[in-house]
Amino acid sequence: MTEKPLISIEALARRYPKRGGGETTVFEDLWLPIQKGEFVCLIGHSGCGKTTILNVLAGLDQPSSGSVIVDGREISGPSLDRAVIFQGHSLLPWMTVLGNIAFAVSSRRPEWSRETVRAHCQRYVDLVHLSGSEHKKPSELSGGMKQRVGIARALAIEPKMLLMDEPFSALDALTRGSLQEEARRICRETGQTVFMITHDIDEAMLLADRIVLMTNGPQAEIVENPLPRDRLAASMHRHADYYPLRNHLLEFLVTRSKSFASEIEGRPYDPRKPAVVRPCAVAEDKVPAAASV
Ligand SMILES: Nc1ncnc2c1ncn2[C@@H]1O[C@H](COP(=O)(O)OP(=O)(O)OP(=O)(O)O)[C@@H](O)[C@H]1O
Repeated sequence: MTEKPLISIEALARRYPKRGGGETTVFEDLWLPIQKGEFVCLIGHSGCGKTTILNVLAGLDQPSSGSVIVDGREISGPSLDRAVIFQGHSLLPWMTVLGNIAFAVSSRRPEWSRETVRAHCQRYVDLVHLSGSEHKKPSELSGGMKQRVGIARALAIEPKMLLMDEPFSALDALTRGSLQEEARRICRETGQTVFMITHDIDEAMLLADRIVLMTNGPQAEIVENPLPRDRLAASMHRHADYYPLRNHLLEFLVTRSKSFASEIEGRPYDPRKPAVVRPCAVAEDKVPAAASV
C-alpha cells in the first residue's frame, strides 16, 4: 500500500483516570492508515475501545496522546468532513425526510440556493429508495426507513469519511440484510471512505475491504477480505474463501482476542506495522490458510 492514506491514525492512545488514582489504558499506540474509498470494519470484544476510537475520529472525544490526520491535516474537533451514523437514527422529529437531509446539506453548503439543496437531497432520497416518502415525518417511518434517512443525510453532505457505529444492529434481520447490501452498493458507487464498528462477523465480511481486529491491549491484526468485490450476502457463503475467513474472525473473537498479548510476547512487535493476514482456502499452490502478506 504505497498511496498516501486519506486518513491516518497515528500512535493513538486513550486513558481514563482511575478512581483512587492512576490511569486505565483503553488502547495504546494504535496505528492505522485508511485509503480513499476503502471500507474498514473494526471488530473486537465489548469494552476494547471501539466506540472510543470512533468518537476520536469524529472529533467528539480527545485522545490522551497521538493524532488523527485527515487529508493531510490533524483533526481538532467535529467537522462536516466526517459524518457519523449511530445505532439510533437521531433525526429531528419535527422535520420531514427531505427537511432532515436539507438541514444538514444547508449547513455544509450555505452558499447553495434552496432549489440546489432540494435537488441534491432528492438524489440521495432516491439513492436509499425512499422516493415517495420525502414529506413524511420520522414518526411515520419504520425503523429501517429512519436508518435509510440517516444514511442519506450522512452521504448527502459528501463527507471525506463516513463513521458508522453498529448502524444496522437495532433492525430486524430482513431489513438489516437489505440495508447492508444498499450501503455497500452506495459506498462503492460514490467511492465513499467508511470506518464502521460491528459485532457481526457476516456484516464485516460482506461490507469491509479490510477488517481490523482489536484487543484491550495491542491492536491485533488487519484482515484483508479475500472474497470477490461483487459479493452478495445471499451467495458469498458458497465461495471457497468464505469459511477460512469466517473461522479466522470467529477464532479471534472467541479465543485469540484474550490471549493475543501473550501470543506476541517475546516476538518483535511493531505497532506501526500490525500483521496483515488474508485468510483463504488452500489452493493448489498450497497457500497457508491465514497467509501473512
Ligand atoms: N468517560 C469514561 N470514563 C472512564 N472510562 C470510560 C469512559 N468512557 C469509556 N470508558 C471505558 O473505556 C472502555 C472502552 O469503551 P468503549 O465504549 O469504547 O468500548 P467498545 O469496544 O465500544 O464496547 P462495546 O462493544 O460494548 O460498545 C470501557 O472499559 C469503558 O468502561
